[in-house]
Amino acid sequence: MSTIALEVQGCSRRFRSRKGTVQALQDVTFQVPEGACCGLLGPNGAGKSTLIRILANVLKPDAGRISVLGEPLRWGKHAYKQQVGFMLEDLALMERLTGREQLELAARLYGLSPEQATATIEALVAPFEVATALDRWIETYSHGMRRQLAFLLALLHRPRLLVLDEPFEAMDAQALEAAITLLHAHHRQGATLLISSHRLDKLERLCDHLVVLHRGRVRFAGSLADFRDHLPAAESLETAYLHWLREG
Ligand SMILES: Nc1ncnc2c1ncn2[C@@H]1O[C@H](COP(=O)(O)OP(=O)(O)OP(=O)(O)O)[C@@H](O)[C@H]1O
Repeated sequence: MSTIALEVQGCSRRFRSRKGTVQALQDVTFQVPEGACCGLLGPNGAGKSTLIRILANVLKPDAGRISVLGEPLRWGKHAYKQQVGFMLEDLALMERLTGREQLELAARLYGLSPEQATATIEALVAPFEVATALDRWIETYSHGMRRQLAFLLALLHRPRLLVLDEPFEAMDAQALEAAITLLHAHHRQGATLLISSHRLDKLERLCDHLVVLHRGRVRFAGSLADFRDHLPAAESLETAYLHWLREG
């Protein structure tokens, strides 16, 4: 019997503003098996970032139960922090640190020794352009470099569960290939991945499971093979997804 790395049950979240109420998530239920690489898809505004912020415990759901690596998620508690890595929409980088200082600080928080930290950082950053700027303040980084750094911060401690919100956004071609190689390797080592992205060509190379959100609701959750079975004629995930959206 396979274990479940991530279980979301009946999760809902609404936002209120002066202009009215938005139901960002409505009764969202799905599971991600341990060792899966799961793509999180959905049109703009579908609720992907809201869901990921809830999983990261930075946003409280109105309702629902979530279990992460077998532990119930409790608001404000981070029992599984060492085992999970997040890249959120809000990168929350420390502008007046250098990239290296930020990576070293994270490594210390995750319990890596200074020697482990140095070796891990050198190896991780090498294929990325941000390697050339590691000793500059983060506030001087380009948009793409900031995203590279945030991506590497999520992976630094080799988490058992890695959750990434739009990791490929603003990455150049070289960084994209390096990121995919790293994610493949991490997945092969047994990690579970949940990746939200509009880059379906990239997700197709990585994922074996999919969760599709639409207007806050789960419209599909299961294996990539099952998703494709609905649309056997489609050549790519992108074509299958577009067909599937059109067919409602
Ligand atoms: N703080 C907020 N206040 C009000 N509405 C919000 C807030 N955060 C998100 N929303 C709304 O919740 C809905 C879901 O937003 P969310 O950012 O989760 O979507 P998404 O799937 O990540 O979209 P995208 O692909 O465009 O990034 C949207 O209608 C959005 O406008």
